[in-house]
Amino acid sequence: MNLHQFNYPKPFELENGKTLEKLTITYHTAGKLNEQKDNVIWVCHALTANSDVFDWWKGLFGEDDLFNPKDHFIICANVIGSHYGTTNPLSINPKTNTPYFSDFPTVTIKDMANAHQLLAESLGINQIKILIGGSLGGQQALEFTLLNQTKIENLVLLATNAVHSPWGIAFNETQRLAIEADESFYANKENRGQNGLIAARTIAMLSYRTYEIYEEKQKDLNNVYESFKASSYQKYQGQKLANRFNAYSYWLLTKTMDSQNIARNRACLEETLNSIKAKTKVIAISSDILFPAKEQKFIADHIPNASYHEINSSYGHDGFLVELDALKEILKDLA
Ligand SMILES: CC(=O)SCCNC(=O)CCNC(=O)[C@H](O)C(C)(C)COP(=O)(O)OP(=O)(O)OC[C@H]1O[C@@H](n2cnc3c(N)ncnc32)[C@H](O)[C@@H]1OP(=O)(O)O
Ligand SMILES: N[C@@H](CCO)C(=O)O
Repeated sequence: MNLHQFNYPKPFELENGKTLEKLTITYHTAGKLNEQKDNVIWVCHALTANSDVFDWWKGLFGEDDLFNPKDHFIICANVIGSHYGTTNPLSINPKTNTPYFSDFPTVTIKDMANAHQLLAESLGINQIKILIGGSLGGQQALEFTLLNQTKIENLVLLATNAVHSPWGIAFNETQRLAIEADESFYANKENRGQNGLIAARTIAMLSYRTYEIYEEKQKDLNNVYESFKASSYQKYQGQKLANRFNAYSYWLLTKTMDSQNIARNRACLEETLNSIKAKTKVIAISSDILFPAKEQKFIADHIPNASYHEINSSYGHDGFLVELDALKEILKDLA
């Protein structure tokens, strides 16, 4: 994919009334916009991914995959607040000439969608053939659709919700407490809060996976009484995230997820979903404990032109990233 940056020339106003003096959006594209401008696939990424969708969703997106650059103009933009190039807590605050760190303003899913709408306009895109996203990406895709500024033909929502649940908020708060318990986080310096971030990711893993998948992959032999596989796995996954992400972005983005409620300043949830015109596929992972299937069923029940699909998988929430055969089967008619 090709890497690009878009610099918005004006201050960017956030939902809470604050502004970002400068907004840079990092994004990847593959393929070309056709003459009719009707071949756009726009991907909204999840919590810690980047905009290179060929890297983290291969098998679904790639040169020879179902969604490929021969047939489509594929775009994925990094979200505000993320570690991967869009304006974020490590960016320089023009008012102080130092990085924002903990002073970065609260960002909502709607802010992310508004920013990506500006990018779409700058690229001359006013129609999207497929808008797709899972988890935090699905939350953005819903908000992007509800902005009603770009025509969305097909909307694909995976393992997501219309309003974040008390259970989901509790998981995220617990992770933020882990970060805050690392005193270095308050130093407001690069690479601080890393131990807290490691702990936060290990907590998150418990919400992304299931008892069954740990049984299948991390069970020890009978003669083991220490150095457990599951312990080593938790430490490995925590460190793996800390090697590629920062605690300030992670803390912020979990707050963004928590604030998701499409009914905020709109009618009720049901009416808001009912206003969506796009042909919609809502996909659930049967074993998802973080965004349970009933949340996706609710969305599908209230979007008029929606179908509901449940993937039978023991993988848990992250199944939306790995159950590729099942996803291809559900999505093949869109390609
Ligand atoms: C710059 C970037 O990389 S950004 C993009 C990357 N990240 C994203 O896009 C976010 C979305 N992706 C994800 O969350 C994940 O990658 C997923 C859900 C798709 C897959 O998760 P994974 O961690 O790859 O899979 P899984 O849970 O099976 O773990 C496998 C890893 O754990 C290691 N592992 C497995 N068991 C153990 C154990 N007992 N002890 C130590 N390590 C272990 C494996 O060696 C493997 O290591 P590797 O990732 O270095 O190859
Ligand atoms: N595991 C994925 C999805 C979380 O919803 C991520 O880290 O982005």
